Amino acid sequence: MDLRLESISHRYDDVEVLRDISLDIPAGRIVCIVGPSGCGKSTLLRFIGGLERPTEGQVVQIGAPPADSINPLTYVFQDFALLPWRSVEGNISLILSDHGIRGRKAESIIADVLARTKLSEFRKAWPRQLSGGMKQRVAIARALAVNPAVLLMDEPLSALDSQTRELLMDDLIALWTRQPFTAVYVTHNLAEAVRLGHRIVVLSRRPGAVNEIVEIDMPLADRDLANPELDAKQKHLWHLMRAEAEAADKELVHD
Ligand SMILES: Nc1ncnc2c1ncn2[C@@H]1O[C@H](COP(=O)(O)OP(=O)(O)OP(=O)(O)O)[C@@H](O)[C@H]1O
Repeated sequence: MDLRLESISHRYDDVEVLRDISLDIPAGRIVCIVGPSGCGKSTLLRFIGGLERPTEGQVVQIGAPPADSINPLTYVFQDFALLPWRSVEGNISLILSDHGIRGRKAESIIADVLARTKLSEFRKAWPRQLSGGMKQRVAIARALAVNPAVLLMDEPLSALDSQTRELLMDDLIALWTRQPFTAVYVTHNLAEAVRLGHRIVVLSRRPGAVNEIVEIDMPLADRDLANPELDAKQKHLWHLMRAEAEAADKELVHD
């Protein structure tokens, strides 16, 4: 299933947040959205997930989600959002049982997503026993369990230290390489965008409008840290963002 954003504009009362955003999100690709603080990235993600509706424009689904998709548009949040009183498998089984999936079928889904996220041996662990990186792996496993058509990831690595972020990025790349998924990935971090994004959408400061769309054709598995091509892409993104970020910074100070 592809998604198409058609001329999305939005205002909250007298604050114009987004202006005329049109964008294609093709199946099997990771689309990153970057832009200065407050430019409307999370708002756009909420529109894509159907949690809110824009003042103008629409999000169109093209094609059907996978037949066995339990929740076609599934979020992964920065703060993991795990239930502390349920074990790793309990966090995943809850979502499945909410959708009427129990017993053997649930067992096999849980075993599959835990293996894909390298969590099989942590199945019985409690969230409090896990590091931040492991918690986010559980949140990703839980999102994969519902076989989403599109993963909606809002700054999923921002709460983690830089080494853990690197490890999680490697894991996301391995996960995607084994079985490509579709994702919209909101981030402040340009290094993450060039490692993970097939398409990087640079928004201007509020009202967020598409400033430029940067495509990166290099296979995810080849994108190592020291790659000069990625470095050049990252510098280009920073060049686009710098003036906007400075202006946004001043706006917030004077708000
Ligand atoms: N429910 C709401 N009601 C009113 N204003 C809102 C609401 N949600 C967001 N805003 C405003 O809309 C603007 C965009 O917010 P949003 O969180 O989408 O930006 P963002 O780019 O994700 O920011 P950040 O990078 O800091 O997370 C901000 O000025 C914010 O204060």
